[in-house]
Amino acid sequence: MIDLTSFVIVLLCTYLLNLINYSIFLFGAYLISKLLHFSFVDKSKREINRLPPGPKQWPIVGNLFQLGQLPHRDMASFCEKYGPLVYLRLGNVDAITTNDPEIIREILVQQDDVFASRPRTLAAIHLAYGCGDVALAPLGPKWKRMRRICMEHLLTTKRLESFAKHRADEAQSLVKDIWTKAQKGQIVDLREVLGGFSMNNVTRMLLGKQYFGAESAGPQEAMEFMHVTHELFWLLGVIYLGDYLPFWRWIDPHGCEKKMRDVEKRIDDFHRRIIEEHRKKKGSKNNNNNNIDDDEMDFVDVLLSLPGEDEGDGNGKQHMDDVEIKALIQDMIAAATDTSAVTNEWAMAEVIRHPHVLKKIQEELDIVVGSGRMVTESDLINLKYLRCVVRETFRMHPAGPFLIPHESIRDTKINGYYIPAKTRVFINTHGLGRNTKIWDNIDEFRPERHLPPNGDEKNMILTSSSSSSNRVEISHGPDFKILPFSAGKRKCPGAPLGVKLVLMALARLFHCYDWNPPNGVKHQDIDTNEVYGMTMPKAKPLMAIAKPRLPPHLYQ
Ligand code: HEM
Repeated sequence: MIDLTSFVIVLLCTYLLNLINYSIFLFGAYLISKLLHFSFVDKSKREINRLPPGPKQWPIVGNLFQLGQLPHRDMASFCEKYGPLVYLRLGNVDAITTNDPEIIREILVQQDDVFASRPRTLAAIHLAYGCGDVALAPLGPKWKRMRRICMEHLLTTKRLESFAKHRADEAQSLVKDIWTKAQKGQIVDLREVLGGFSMNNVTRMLLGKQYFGAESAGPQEAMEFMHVTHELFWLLGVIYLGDYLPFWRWIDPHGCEKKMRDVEKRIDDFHRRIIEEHRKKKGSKNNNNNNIDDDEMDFVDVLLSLPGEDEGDGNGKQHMDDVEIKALIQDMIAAATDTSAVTNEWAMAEVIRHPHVLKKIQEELDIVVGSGRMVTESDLINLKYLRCVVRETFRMHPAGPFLIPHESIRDTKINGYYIPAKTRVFINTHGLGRNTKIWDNIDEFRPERHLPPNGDEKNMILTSSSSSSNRVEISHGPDFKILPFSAGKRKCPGAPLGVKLVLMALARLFHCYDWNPPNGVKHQDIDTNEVYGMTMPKAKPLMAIAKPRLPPHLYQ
């Protein structure tokens, strides 16, 4: 007989068992629904937000420590392994990289309005007046206005023409300087002379003075300028971990941010003095009722004379303010000098390594220019083989290995992959020039590969005039196989001047001199290792011996 207690216990147990079964059932159902959700709903969501492939990431640092001293080479090998578009997580920053012409076109042209911004890095904040310049400013009305000032007032064909005489003087000083060294049997440090040539051209145009050579501004000022610009270039090029790992800024073991603040102050003092000098000059000319002649105006004079603009807030300024002027000067110095000097050094290194290329360049120069005068700017368009040499130099040694990194302003898609807003974009121009899918024998320096498709090399050199059908363009073509000056909204506004500075220095040096490595060094032993930075110079300065090949009176 079942007593009441046992009955209650059985009842309770049955109830509990039912409850447990029910819970198990519920839990099971929950799991199944989760699983279904994961495999269908999340899968389709993940499909929609599928990032491009890329290497495995570590917690917190992501892929940061998979990048070494030459990040452009590491990123190119990721593209080799994972495909033309690679996703990287750099600390807390989303990033993509590519070395593929079609994807580059998609980013720079088709989706230009999404990708034409810049990341606000600490270097840009400290060294470009809080991103108040052109080159490092995020996309927006401020960038637009500063870029317009560059294009409409500083880098116009007319304004650049007004500096033609300065450029000719600098080209002659370059030749003369090397002549003096050659007479003494000295080895020429090409980094030094080419750096001086670019810097003098730029500072004469910007500031109205030069810092290298006999007629330079006082030695104290020249020395200070040189030091501070070297530090500026170095800091702009460095990959600072604080930009990717916020906690790094607390440690900052190399004192990078402190250096940035120090250089920021020294550069600002320098620019302040330059502006004061220009205001004084303007004041004294006005007092004597002498306006500065338009042809005599350097960029600072031009900027000081521009009217301010109403930015829609009703507080129209009478003039550009000093911070804007300083930011523009800063940009021009950083963007114009190193790029052309580094390109010239690479071109000289490759040509001296390949004596048969030097011979062909000189054959062309002897036909187009002859040996009775110096090269002038009007000859440059006709030096087709030399232009191929410059293109080949840009293929192998682009001045900006990642352009200047871009940033996306909103979520988008490329090739079906999801690219979140604020993704940093590393367009690998070094990898593009060595992409085996578009170039053969990538390590061979062969300018002939850039001849126009129907161009026969011999004929091309012999016909000195350059019709548009056989002209050799130095910027990118429709195929995007090289990209020296970029494309789209952010493309280099100084390209015409950059091309002049590069071609003029090279044409003069190859026309005036035969070049050989220092005694005991074989041509092919000239090293071609690079170091990474905002620009990508040769690791070691190029040293060479120059032997004059024109009548002596031309060098004076
Ligand atoms: C051989 C010489 C030069 C080369 C190879 C070169 C190359 C470049 C490259 C690759 C960029 C980045 C484009 C991008 O991020 O998409 C750039 C930007 C820029 N360059 Fe040049 N450049 C040269 C000379 C010059 C000169 C002579 C000037 C001015 C006097 C100049 C002014 C600028 C400026 C202001 C920018 C920033 C544009 C912007 O962000 O809107 N560059 N250049």
